[in-house]
Amino acid sequence: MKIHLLANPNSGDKSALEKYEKLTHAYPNIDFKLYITTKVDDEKNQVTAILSSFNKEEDAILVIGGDGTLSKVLSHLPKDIPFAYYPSGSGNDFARSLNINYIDNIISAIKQKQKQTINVINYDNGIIINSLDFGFAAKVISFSENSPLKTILGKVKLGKLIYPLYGVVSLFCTPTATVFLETEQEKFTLSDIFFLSFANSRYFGGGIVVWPDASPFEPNINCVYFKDEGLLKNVMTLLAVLFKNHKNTPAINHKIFKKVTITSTKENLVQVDGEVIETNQLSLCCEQREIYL
Ligand SMILES: Nc1ncnc2c1ncn2[C@@H]1O[C@H](COP(=O)(O)OP(=O)(O)OP(=O)(O)O)[C@@H](O)[C@H]1O
Repeated sequence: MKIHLLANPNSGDKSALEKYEKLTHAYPNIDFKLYITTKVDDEKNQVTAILSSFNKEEDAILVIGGDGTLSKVLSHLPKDIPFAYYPSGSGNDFARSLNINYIDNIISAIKQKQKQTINVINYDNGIIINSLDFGFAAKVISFSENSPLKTILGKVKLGKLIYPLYGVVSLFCTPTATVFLETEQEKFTLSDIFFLSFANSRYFGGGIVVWPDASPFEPNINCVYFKDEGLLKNVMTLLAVLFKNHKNTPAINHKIFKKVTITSTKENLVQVDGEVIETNQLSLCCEQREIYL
């Protein structure tokens, strides 16, 4: 058996290669082949390299990186190939949603070919493993991604602090969004939106709960949103999110979709698993994948 190990050395506290070294010492009998991403968006090249020598019956793929690395790997990995994942990012929300904590458990699942079916979200540019967000969360991620502070805090294992820091800043400068949603059953408009998230996992932003019942084991796109109601009310509603009080807060709306198209008259800032894009049209649907767990 060979484990093709794809590592992003730049994720979070930059510990992916150290984790690889530890694995090779702990499991001398496993044939690890290392693929290192060397620049932004290199996941596609590394997945192509893996697939060129991948034996579907014998081999396994293990990804070590943050949420952004995994979502980009899955965007290029064929649906029918299972994967294993060990986090080394700043937020690690996907690992938190699935309780992925110990590398030994993952290696054991790979050895025993023990797989579970999970749901991710397929969208126009690839795969979402946690959430796609408009409004407040997109603004926070946009600030964080462009900030040298992320690297500095990541090095001292405080990478998660970047989100509350820019959360406060974003309270004062998040533009509202108006979007049109179309599902198989209904069409409706969400106007003056401050917070709008489409999630298949429970967490985003380094452990903040998007929706308490969201789980990758359910084939659902959880749509969570609230309107812009001024600074004070926005802070109160965000605190309700922070303290997991979603269901008792009337301002917070929740809907479940299997498939949804989102359009808007102007381009909006959108965050997808920690990466920021600008768009005015998106189509989302649930997709199943197999993970060694
Ligand atoms: N060697 C590299 N140098 C710089 N960027 C890289 C490198 N390899 C991959 N990337 C890019 O890094 C981004 C993913 O980072 P990742 O999400 O894994 O880390 P993180 O942001 O610290 O973690 P998290 O998403 O869990 O908060 C992707 O855009 C990916 O293409």
